[in-house]
Amino acid sequence: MAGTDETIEPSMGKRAARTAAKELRDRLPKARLEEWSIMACEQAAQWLEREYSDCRSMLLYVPFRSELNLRPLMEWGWRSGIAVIVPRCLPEQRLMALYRIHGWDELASGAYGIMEPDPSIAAYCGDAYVPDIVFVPGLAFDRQGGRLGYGGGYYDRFYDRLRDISLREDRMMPLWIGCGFEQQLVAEVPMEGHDARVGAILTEQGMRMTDQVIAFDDD
Ligand SMILES: Nc1nc2c(c(=O)[nH]1)N(C=O)[C@@H](CNc1ccc(C(=O)N[C@@H](CCC(=O)O)C(=O)O)cc1)CN2
Ligand SMILES: Nc1ncnc2c1ncn2[C@@H]1O[C@H](COP(=O)(O)OP(=O)(O)OP(=O)(O)O)[C@@H](O)[C@H]1O
Repeated sequence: MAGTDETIEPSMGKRAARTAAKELRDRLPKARLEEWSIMACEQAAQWLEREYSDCRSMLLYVPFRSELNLRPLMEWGWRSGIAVIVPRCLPEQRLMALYRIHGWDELASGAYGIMEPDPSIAAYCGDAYVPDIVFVPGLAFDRQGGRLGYGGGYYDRFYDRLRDISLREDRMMPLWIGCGFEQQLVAEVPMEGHDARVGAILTEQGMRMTDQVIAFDDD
């Protein structure tokens, strides 16, 4: 990001980093975002077909503001028979409940104005459900798997829950994939002890594995 003031440094507090990341995001060329989102979704679908053909379920966020739009990947999931799982925010507890959806008509406006599964229509997955893959939203990411979110701690808490279930049931943790535009990749985002790192990053340029090893002893 040479020539701009909106750099993100690990020494910054998260609050300052979020402000800078929002300024960076607001400079994204709006006219290109749909095209880049489609490219990213095509890349993700190709990667899944090639590298993870036994993937049975994926958790995807419904985009808000100028997030990378995963809707084309959801539609690909429906066509391919992969279960499309979408979270619903429980803001009082800052937790997410998971639902399987089969079409757009199962979504309704929810917390923060984000579209989320309508609990009267969509199928609740239960609180011990572990998807094979989780696509994670964020304001900024770094190549070491660092992620800066909106500050609700939703995905960090969700990660801890999945880790507990995975340990208990002796199964693999899902691959944790950060999603954003290439311009949201920065040198290093500030991280705290509770922050979960992503194992891969999806942008319009494709999927990149990060240096992060998803391990059970990383707390
Ligand atoms: N598409 C999508 N869904 C998601 C997330 C996300 O980042 N993207 N979240 C990821 O965790 C959770 C929602 N988290 C959110 C947390 C804060 C705000 C928000 O509007 N914050 C205010 C600032 C509030 C404050 O500073 O007190 C803002 O950004 O203006 C929105 C969503 C769950 N669902
Ligand atoms: N695993 C966790 N268990 C309990 N509290 C947590 C956990 N992770 C984060 N928190 C709390 O949630 C708040 C926000 O955390 P953080 O700044 O890391 O959010 P974020 O990763 O940016 O948000 P999000 O995941 O919602 O996008 C902090 O007060 C933090 O202490």
